[in-house]
Amino acid sequence: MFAAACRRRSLLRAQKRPFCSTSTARNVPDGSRNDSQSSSSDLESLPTTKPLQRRAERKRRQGGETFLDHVIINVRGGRGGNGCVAFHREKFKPMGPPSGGSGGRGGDVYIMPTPTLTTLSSIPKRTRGLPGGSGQGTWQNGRNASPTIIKVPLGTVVRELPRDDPRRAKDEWEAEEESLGELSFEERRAKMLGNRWVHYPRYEDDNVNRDIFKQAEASLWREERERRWARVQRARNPIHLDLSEVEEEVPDVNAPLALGRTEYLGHLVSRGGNGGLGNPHFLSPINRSPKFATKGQDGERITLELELKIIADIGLVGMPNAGKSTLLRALTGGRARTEVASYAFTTLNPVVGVIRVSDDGTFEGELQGVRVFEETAIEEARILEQEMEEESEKAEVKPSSEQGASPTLANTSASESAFGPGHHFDILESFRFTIADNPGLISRASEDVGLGHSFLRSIERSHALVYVVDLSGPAPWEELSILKGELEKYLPGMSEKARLVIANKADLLASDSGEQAVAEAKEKLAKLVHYVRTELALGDGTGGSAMRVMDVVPISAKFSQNLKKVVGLMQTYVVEARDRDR
Ligand SMILES: Nc1nc2c(ncn2[C@@H]2O[C@H](COP(=O)(O)OP(=O)(O)OP(=O)(O)O)[C@@H](O)[C@H]2O)c(=O)[nH]1
Ligand SMILES: [Mg+2]
Repeated sequence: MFAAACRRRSLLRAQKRPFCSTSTARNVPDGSRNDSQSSSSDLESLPTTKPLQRRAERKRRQGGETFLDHVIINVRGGRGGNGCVAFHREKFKPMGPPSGGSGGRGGDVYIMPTPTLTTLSSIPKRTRGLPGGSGQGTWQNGRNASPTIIKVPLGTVVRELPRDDPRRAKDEWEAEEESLGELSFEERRAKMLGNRWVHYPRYEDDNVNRDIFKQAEASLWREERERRWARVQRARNPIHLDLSEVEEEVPDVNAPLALGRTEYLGHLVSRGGNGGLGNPHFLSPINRSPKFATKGQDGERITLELELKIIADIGLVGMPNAGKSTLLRALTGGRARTEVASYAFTTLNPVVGVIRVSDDGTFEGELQGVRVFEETAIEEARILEQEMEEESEKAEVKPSSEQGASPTLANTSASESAFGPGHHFDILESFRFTIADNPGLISRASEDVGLGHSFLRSIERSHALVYVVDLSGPAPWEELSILKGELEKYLPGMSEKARLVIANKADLLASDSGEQAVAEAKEKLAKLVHYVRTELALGDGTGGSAMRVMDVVPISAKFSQNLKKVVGLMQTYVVEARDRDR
């Protein structure tokens, strides 16, 4: 019931969302493509009427800041609770012993991978462990704070920033030093003592001049120096975690029976501070009435760099509106949930899809029968329409009869019934690889224009790259030169990973089947091939002088034409790349 209601709601949302007709679909991309080629600032002028488009515009204006596959976070363990200065009071016992409790430990901070998250955007920039409880009279110790767990998506790499990195936050001693600023020696000492000691009311001046306090102070400094040294030592082994798998604690088989199981918390990144000591800790034969206690220690402060690995075998690189998302949807039979629409920057984050191929080169998307991969919103609206039609038909016939099921079965094509989407392909699958659909790359993207170069990292991590260009545009070869230039500017040598040029939207050229149109299309394709052969010849990947020519394949992603050849070529690149890695 609930699922059905949710589905209906999402479909209604789809219906409300405005979508453009095929004619606008043609007009907008061309304009925006030319804009993006000439100058990204012209893109500001794009009409921003649709919610998705508005979101894309907003995101683009932020210069890729919100695309979170990389964040730097500051983590601080919880502060320990303060110790207490108190004396036991009882009837007929006016001078009782010191009875101040110690403070509780501050909370530790852990980091744990979880499969429920897919982006780093929900990770707080600052995390602070919970503070420990302060000690109280009659020997009541403060409670230890519970730990804090930072949940990160699977595939996150966690690195601690080294001490010399300017992005690192100051540790507790550096922060204290900064707060003391230009104070005189006496003022500094007074402030530092105030940060570390708790005194019995009105006894502060008396305490600081007593030898017994000076001894306690010296031992506290010693202990603090050791802690500081240990921290420097630990920084030589900075935290480096690769959280690619779901983790859970494996219970120790040799553990005694009936031992309570502790919950798995993940990896400890920052320890909470120890609690302060209550005044009974300073009781000695020469000091029967210690009137001071220590404050809780600060938690460990650490700066972590989190990076989400989006490693795909193949990365699609193209201008906005070239049809990258449509291609991924066609290759996965619509399973890859990536948005398709006729305006620039529809795709805001890389989306990874899995391509499953059988022995004879058939890929999963092909088995969905002839299907047109149009804009997502149009598709959603169409499904809604179909559903509404079905519902009205059902209402006309009889809702409970079993006959309702047979017409649906009869309508399904033979190929669909034999290999429905999903697990039916498991029997045939012999090879699988992943493709990342990336946001559109525009000129000066490497200078953080457009969606910035945040997603160029994902392109960098793909084993092989595939250019997608719009063949219906006036000069697809210009797109190629911009794409190559941007990749090189971002990381010299990155364009060497490109293996294939996909000339998409080939259907638009020969749609009217006029002889002249077909001749023009052929000429344009020949020109593109010539450009690729002459300008984009690559090294053979071994650093030798041998040259490798890139393949050029004309396709129509929307109408699933010539995709088998593309999948076959991609498969060979992936096999080569994997062999090389091995
Ligand atoms: N006629 C035709 N239209 C296509 C084809 N492939 C994509 N389109 C259309 O081109 C427009 C843009 O497609 P997308 O797949 O969103 O393009 P994209 O490269 O992912 O765009 P960004 O995400 O903005 O970078 C949509 O209106 C598609 O329907 C094709 O082969 N033929
Ligand atoms: Mg896209």
